[in-house]
Formats: sequence, structure tokens, C-alpha cells
Amino acid sequence: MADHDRLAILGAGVMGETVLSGLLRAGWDVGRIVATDRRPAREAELKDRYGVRMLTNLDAVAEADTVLMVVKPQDMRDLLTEIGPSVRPDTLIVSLAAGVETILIEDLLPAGVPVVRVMPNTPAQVDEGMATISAGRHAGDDHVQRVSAILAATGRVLVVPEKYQDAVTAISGTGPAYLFFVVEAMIEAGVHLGLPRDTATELVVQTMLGSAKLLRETGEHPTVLRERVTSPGGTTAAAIRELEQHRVRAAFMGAMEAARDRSRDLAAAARAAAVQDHQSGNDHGGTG
Ligand SMILES: NC(=O)C1=CN([C@@H]2O[C@H](COP(=O)(O)OP(=O)(O)OC[C@H]3O[C@@H](n4cnc5c(N)ncnc54)[C@H](OP(=O)(O)O)[C@@H]3O)[C@@H](O)[C@H]2O)C=CC1
Ligand SMILES: O=C(O)[C@@H]1CCC=N1
Repeated sequence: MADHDRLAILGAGVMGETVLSGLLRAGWDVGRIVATDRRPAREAELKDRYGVRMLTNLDAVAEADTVLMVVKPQDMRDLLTEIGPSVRPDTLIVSLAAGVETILIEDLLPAGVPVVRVMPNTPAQVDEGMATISAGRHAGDDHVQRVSAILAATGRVLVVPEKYQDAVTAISGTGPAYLFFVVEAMIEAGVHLGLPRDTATELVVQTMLGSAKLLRETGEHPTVLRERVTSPGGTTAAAIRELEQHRVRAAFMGAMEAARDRSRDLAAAARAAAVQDHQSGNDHGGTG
């Protein structure tokens, strides 16, 4: 990140705040960041918590070299319609929204504006995020590097072809929710087996953290690590048989397919809205 770069975060909900707080922890000067939200109470909250300047979308875009769009996919079109005409040709536009394709964003912006698509996740709140980046048609290596540097403040970053982003959304974007779901289920099981809730929680959370660290630090395949826990004729084999009988592996595949398909549906809805706008002559003037 060059010293002159100024960042706007449009839509300061869960993920917008995740990026904002991460950059501040990483040492960014709050004076280089502006943010927006459509709820005054939320604007006041972020101003109080971080001292960040909360502006209108148009004023934020006017001040920034890099604009992060962190609204829900369903709100993207309205936001782009609002800011599109004011975006300068050298402003870098970054979307963190599930599903929405760079080509649709480019169509609502002046010709040639660089667009980068990102899929982050919430463990960025503790600097253990996983984010993927894909360049649109007008974004170059320098733009990808700029976005990488922003996201690297809160975790790992991978550059992937855009065609992978729906699958990425299903795996790492949505992934924390599956793991929290497993943690919830294991805690309930511990309570069912008679453990106090706080004891069960401590056991499960540390087991999740330790297992993730073991995977990362040994680089071993998860099957190998699972087999090491599975003593012949023991407790783990009995538990795994139950999971297999309940088709838990297939359920995970189905869940991630559903998330991938939902990401595609969000993209299809954005495409359909664009076609409808073209047909009704309600074009927003983008030439990208
Ligand atoms: N949460 C997650 O784990 C992840 C989210 N994402 C993506 O991040 C994006 C945001 O998600 P998330 O943070 O969860 O959602 P939130 O609803 O928490 O945040 C979006 C915020 O933007 C506000 N907003 C909507 N329209 C505008 C506008 N025109 N101008 C200014 N602010 C606006 C919303 O206000 P209001 O509340 O009134 O709608 C809300 O406060 C989504 O596109 C999602 O796909 C990606 C990866 C992970
Ligand atoms: O649930 C969602 O749509 C967002 C995108 C990935 C994680 N949360």
C-alpha cells in the first residue's frame, strides 16, 4: 500500500467492520479510511468505536483511491447506480459480495474502471482470515497487489480465477458457519453426556483450535491425523461409524453444493436485473 492510498468502505456491517478494524490493528492511520452505512445509528457506533469518518457514499468515493463495496449482493446494483457516474477512471473498485460478477459491476461503471472481486471470511476479526481475489477485465497486477496488501493485514490471501469464486464462497466464505455449527453440536453432545456447559465449551473450542493447528503445522492429510486418533476397537471407530451411518460426509457435500448454488443464484438475479434495466430503457449509463 502506497502512502497516498486512501480507502472507502461502503456498507459498514459485519464484514465492513471486520476489514476496518483489521486495518487499524495492522497500523493503518484511521485518517486514510472513510466509511459509509445507511443507518445513522450504525454510523454513530463506528465513529465512536474507531474514530473513523462516516460520509455519504458519493463523498466517500470522491475521497478514495480504493473503494470496498461491502453491502449485501441484493443491494449492490442500487449502490453502483448511485456511485457509478462519480467513479474516476483510476479508482479501484473492490467487491466483497457473494455471487456478483465483476463483469456486471464493470457494466455499471465508466469504461475501463478496474474492478477486483474478493471473498473474505470472518476469522479476519482475529487476523486468521482467508480471502480470495480475482481481477476483472480492467484490473492489472498492481490492482491485485493493492487488494492483496489490504487483505493480508487480516490473514491469508489467494489469487484465484473468478470462475472459482462461487465454490470458494461455499468453502471458506461460508465455512466458519459450518465449523461453528459442529462446535455447537459437540457442546450440546457434551451437555447430553452430563458435562457442565462451560466445561464442554472449553473442551470443544480447544479441541477445534488444536486440531486446526495440528493440520497446519504438520501439513499431514486429515485422514492420516484421524487414523492416528482411531485406536483399533476403540471409541473413535465407534463414533465414526455413527457419523458415516448418518451420512455426515454426504451432508457436508450437499451443504456446500447448496451454498455454491446460492452464490450462482445471486449472480443470476443480478444478471436478470441488468437485462430488465436494459429492456426497460432504464440504463444507468455505465460503459464499462
Ligand atoms: N458476513 C460474512 O461472513 C461475509 C460476508 N460477505 C459479503 O459481504 C457483504 C456484506 O455482508 P455482511 O457484512 O454480512 O452484511 P451486513 O448486512 O452486516 O452489512 C452490510 C451493511 O451495508 C449497509 N448498506 C446497504 N446498502 C447500503 C448503501 N447503499 N450505502 C451504505 N450502506 C449500505 C447495510 O445496511 P442495512 O442493515 O440497512 O441493510 C449494512 O449495514 C455481502 O455482500 C456478503 O456477501 C462475504 C464473505 C463473508
Ligand atoms: O451468507 C452469506 O451470503 C455470506 C457470504 C459468505 C458468508 N456469508
